[in-house]
Amino acid sequence: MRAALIQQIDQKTKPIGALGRLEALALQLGLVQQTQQPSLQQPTMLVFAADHGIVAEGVSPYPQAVTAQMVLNFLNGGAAINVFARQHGFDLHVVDSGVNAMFQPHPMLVDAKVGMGTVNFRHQPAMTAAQCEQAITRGAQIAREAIAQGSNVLALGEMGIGNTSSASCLMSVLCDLPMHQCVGRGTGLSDKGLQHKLSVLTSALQTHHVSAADPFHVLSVFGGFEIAMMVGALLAGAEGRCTLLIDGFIATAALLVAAKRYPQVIDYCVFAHCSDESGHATMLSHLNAQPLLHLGLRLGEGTGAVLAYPLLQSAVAFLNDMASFDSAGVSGQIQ
Ligand SMILES: O=C(O)c1ccc[n+]([C@@H]2O[C@H](COP(=O)([O-])O)[C@@H](O)[C@H]2O)c1
Ligand SMILES: Cc1cc2nc[nH]c2cc1C
Repeated sequence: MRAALIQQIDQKTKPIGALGRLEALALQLGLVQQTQQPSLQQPTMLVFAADHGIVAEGVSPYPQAVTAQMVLNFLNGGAAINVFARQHGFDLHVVDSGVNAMFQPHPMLVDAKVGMGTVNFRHQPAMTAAQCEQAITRGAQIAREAIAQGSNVLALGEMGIGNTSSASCLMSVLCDLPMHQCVGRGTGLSDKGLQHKLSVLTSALQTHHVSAADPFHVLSVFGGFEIAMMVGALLAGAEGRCTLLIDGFIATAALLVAAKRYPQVIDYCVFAHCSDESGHATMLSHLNAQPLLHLGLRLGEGTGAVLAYPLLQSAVAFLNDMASFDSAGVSGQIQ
């Protein structure tokens, strides 16, 4: 299939390689779907939301209540992800993975609550092994439901005040990097706030005995519920031969966990963008990933993933619809 796709791309009416990164993207989409005529069906955005006990240490400039408030904003259609999902024709589902509030049933809301937020991981593991397994399993189930509804493009987003702290700890252990290379300003910490976050996370890292060899244990220690659910969704999405659109720092940290256990998952991932969260660029290079966009985004919610979608549409369109040298009667390369 790889050879056939490369030949197909090289026979399009353009100098060899002239469509640059779009060519690699077309090749990847063909390989994921195992066809020379890939198509993008019912793109789906799953936004996983959860709260984090670590916020009690003052690691975020926003209060925990914002997580639940933003879930309501998603359900009302007013958040950035709602706007971009509508623009690009995504089905949007909001998953309560473990927000510290109760919600009324809503057509867009998936109730997958594992708890009312994780435990503060400065002193204790964020979740139990059973909670971690429950979250991974439920995330996988939610992805399978989207696939059963006809989606072959899954984009994962998240919302959770404090979750850059979880993601930084996962990165430090799984990429074997010192905490100062993994920590960032999140939603906008000051210099002083950043120093405090670094000292809290450094101390948390020293408290727990974790090893990169057991990524699901690392996940249970540093959380959170939305990250664990994304791990399950990524693995089930790859199993279902979906193209996985990876968003920013937290979504990529979920992939770090999944890929440590099942490296093949990376073949299904399109890295939508490089976030402004310091650490994301390093995390991406650890995965050998080349992000499509550099827009200085640091919002999360899956916004970067949805914004990159038109590039996937263009990759599929040129592969399927562009003329070949033969069909168009254009002369190929002479030397
Ligand atoms: O996606 C990113 O790269 C990203 C970078 C910084 C912040 N965020 C979002 O901000 C929240 C976490 O930030 P914080 O400072 O509360 O840890 C969470 O809701 C994320 O969706 C997201
Ligand atoms: C307002 C707000 C919106 C968000 N969306 C994702 N993370 C967020 C964090 C805040 C603070």
